Amino acid sequence: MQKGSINMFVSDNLGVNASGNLTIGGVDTVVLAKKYGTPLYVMDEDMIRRDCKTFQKSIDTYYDGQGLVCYASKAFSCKEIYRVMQSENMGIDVVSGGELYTAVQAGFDVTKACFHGNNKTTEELNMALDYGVGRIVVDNIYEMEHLNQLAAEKHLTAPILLRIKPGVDAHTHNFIRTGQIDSKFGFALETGEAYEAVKKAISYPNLKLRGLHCHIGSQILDTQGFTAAAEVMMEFIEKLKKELGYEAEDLNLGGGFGIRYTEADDPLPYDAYMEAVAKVINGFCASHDVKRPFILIEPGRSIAAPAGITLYTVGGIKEIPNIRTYVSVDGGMCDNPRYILYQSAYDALVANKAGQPKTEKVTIAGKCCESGDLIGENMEIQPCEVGDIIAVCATGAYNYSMASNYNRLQKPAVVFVKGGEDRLAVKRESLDDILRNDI
Ligand SMILES: Cc1ncc(COP(=O)(O)O)c(C=O)c1O
Ligand SMILES: N[C@@H](CCCC[NH3+])C(=O)O
Repeated sequence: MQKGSINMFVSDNLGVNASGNLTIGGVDTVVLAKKYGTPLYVMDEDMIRRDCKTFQKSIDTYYDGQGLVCYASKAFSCKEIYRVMQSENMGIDVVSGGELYTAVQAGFDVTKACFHGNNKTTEELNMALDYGVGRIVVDNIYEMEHLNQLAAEKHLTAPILLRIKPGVDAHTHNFIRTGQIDSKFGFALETGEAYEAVKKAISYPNLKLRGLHCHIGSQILDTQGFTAAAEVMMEFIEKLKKELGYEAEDLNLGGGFGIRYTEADDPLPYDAYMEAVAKVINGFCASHDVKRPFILIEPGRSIAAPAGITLYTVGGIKEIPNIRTYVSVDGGMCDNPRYILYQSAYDALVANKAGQPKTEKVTIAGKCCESGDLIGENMEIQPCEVGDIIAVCATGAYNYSMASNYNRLQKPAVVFVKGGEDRLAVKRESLDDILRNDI
């Protein structure tokens, strides 16, 4: 890494301009901080669109276009992102009535949506049926029965996938692994539960089993888990065909593609994950009596995270001799809970000194009344002073979408940049927004 140069950035949409300020998608972040205030989320729409196209191209290349890329909108959800997804001909993954409603209100065609969740409420299942969601991903036997009943009441046939736990242990943080038998999501293969679930699903008159789904976890930096899951799922599809005469039309392989948060992460190009999995699927279909299913994938983090940054203003600096220096910013765990949840590492810099070398190591602290409210420890950064703007990189996923109002802090605004222009996508919450539901 050449410190103080463009090479220091974890995402290739970041740069330094003639004023020495950090840019995102060519837009000066210091100007954005002044214009919109801080904390501020900034999303690079050009990069989001580029990465959607990268995944779509892989589907075209390896599956002759017989597949659908569904953006996992839990990573970052607001009306504007669904509009972008609609215009890129993407599908989406939603996990709640809230995400579904937002997508519908944004004009998204939810026949291209997969609706997930291990405990969807009756209201949510009814919404999915009423809006015509294309694939409801059934998680458990109670939900299957319940959905069949709700669909019958509406004289509908609900299109479903079954969520399968393929028994694959992904190499990632314990809280974001989902493919192993000890997971709250889905039907286990090893125990025969998944097989019984398929038998049941095809017997219900008001359910149409379109196929199967699996998702092994998130922020996975190698192909091994993905290829193992693909193999296991294809074997299961073959078994179902042989033994039950049921042939799955869809195979949804989920998301989980890892990204670079810091220099320590070495992710593969997205196409490399896709190529490795396609080799397994295509190889299997060529050597077995199974037709290749329609392939769906659900990238969330890989589309949203690298495209986003968060801008903060430094309000105080506390040097504790021989211990550490705290740099306090005007946000924290309320807008980025990932450090307190997973001790996630981020790259940060002083946006108004982006061209200068990083010579300091600091702890960036949030403003919440919580000692663990940190953005990170031992973070390399330029020397900074009160009033400086700090940028934390690769925060486009699971930051805004996991933000809270703890301490009655207001959620920050979200700005999109595109073609060198900026626009507001989500307004900053006001103090009255905080009171909105108080009686
Ligand atoms: C079912 C499902 N699909 C897709 C995703 C998106 O994962 P990621 O953001 O890691 O791509 C998740 C989250 O882990 C998920 O639970
Ligand atoms: N929220 C997690 C990822 C969970 C993925 C959803 N199943 C994160 O911030 O990394």
